[in-house]
Amino acid sequence: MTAVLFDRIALIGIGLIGSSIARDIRKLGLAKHVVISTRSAETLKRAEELDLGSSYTGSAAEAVEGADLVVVSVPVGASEAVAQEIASRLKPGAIVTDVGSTKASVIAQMAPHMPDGVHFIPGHPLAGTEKSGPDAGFAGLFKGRWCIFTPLPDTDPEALARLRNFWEALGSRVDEMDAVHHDKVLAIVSHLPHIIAYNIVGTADDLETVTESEVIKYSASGFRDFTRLAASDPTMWRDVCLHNKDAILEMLARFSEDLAYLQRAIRWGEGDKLMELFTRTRAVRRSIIEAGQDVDVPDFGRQRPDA
Ligand SMILES: NC(=O)C1=CN([C@@H]2O[C@H](COP(=O)(O)OP(=O)(O)OC[C@H]3O[C@@H](n4cnc5c(N)ncnc54)[C@H](O)[C@@H]3O)[C@@H](O)[C@H]2O)C=CC1
Ligand SMILES: O=C(O)C(=O)Cc1ccc(O)cc1
Repeated sequence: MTAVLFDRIALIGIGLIGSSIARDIRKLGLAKHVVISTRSAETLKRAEELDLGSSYTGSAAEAVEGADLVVVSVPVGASEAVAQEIASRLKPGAIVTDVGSTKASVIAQMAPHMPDGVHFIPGHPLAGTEKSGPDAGFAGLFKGRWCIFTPLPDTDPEALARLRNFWEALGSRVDEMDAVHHDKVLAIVSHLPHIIAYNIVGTADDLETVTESEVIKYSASGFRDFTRLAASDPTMWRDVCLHNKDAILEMLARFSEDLAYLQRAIRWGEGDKLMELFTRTRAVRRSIIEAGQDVDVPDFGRQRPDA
């Protein structure tokens, strides 16, 4: 068992990510007391049934009282409301972090509300599945996955080291970068793939003759992979799109340009151009596998190592 890292941890939001963190804390004994808070009474009740924490409250403000670490795991669009609610009740010296998929917007929403003496360190674990809610989480989700911190310039190194220890105890590898850079990188590696998936599945659904039955009946693995991403939580992804607007639009513009190139090569029968692209992209996949980054999310999710 790993040592206790924080006496009291408050988890605000207990969906896929919050509940996975809760399961790891419990399994590894990382805290003496874990207080769980979430907006919906139904989700809070479910968290209690799953025995994810030590105590439960519908009030985020009440939850953070006396907490040494506060982890906010809510859709990014709810960040400011949570920051506003907890601000006056935070313990001096407490570390406040989040797990949001976009970072510049979360900082803009939360940082202005953080009192002096509280260490606000934005974070983003690059791990998840298309599922949501407290039942979808599992211990071990973060093992071998990156967690990116986007610390503000005046962040206390000691607080940063404590948070790094926490994520490393969960099995993550921690990296640091600035929030704008994070948002650009994530726009291409995560946000665009989800948007493309929502779009292709939406297009197929609009083709009525196909949707009669054939989309389901003949869905080959390529399309099925897209439907997994396109089944991701609508609220979460609406918020990601609205809160990483500039970087997503920039990447979408590049994507559309490259798609037009591909379209033209197909129209004019330019097989050499297709071969060049398809060969180059195969090498990208090989590099990912060689770097040990080919964690198979769907199977990993289904197997639920702690089930
Ligand atoms: N799902 C994924 O694969 C990943 C998600 N993230 C980020 O983690 C955060 C949480 O995502 P999930 O756990 O997947 O979502 P989820 O939908 O499973 O859980 C969200 C939780 O937030 C609570 N909540 C919603 N609105 C709220 C509000 N206004 N005030 C307080 N609580 C509220 C819900 O009751 C629920 O407990 C999001 O910011 C998302 O961008 C980060 C990495 C991976
Ligand atoms: O399910 C998948 O394939 C994911 O990509 C999960 C995911 C979703 C959002 C994030 O910010 C990080 C990871």
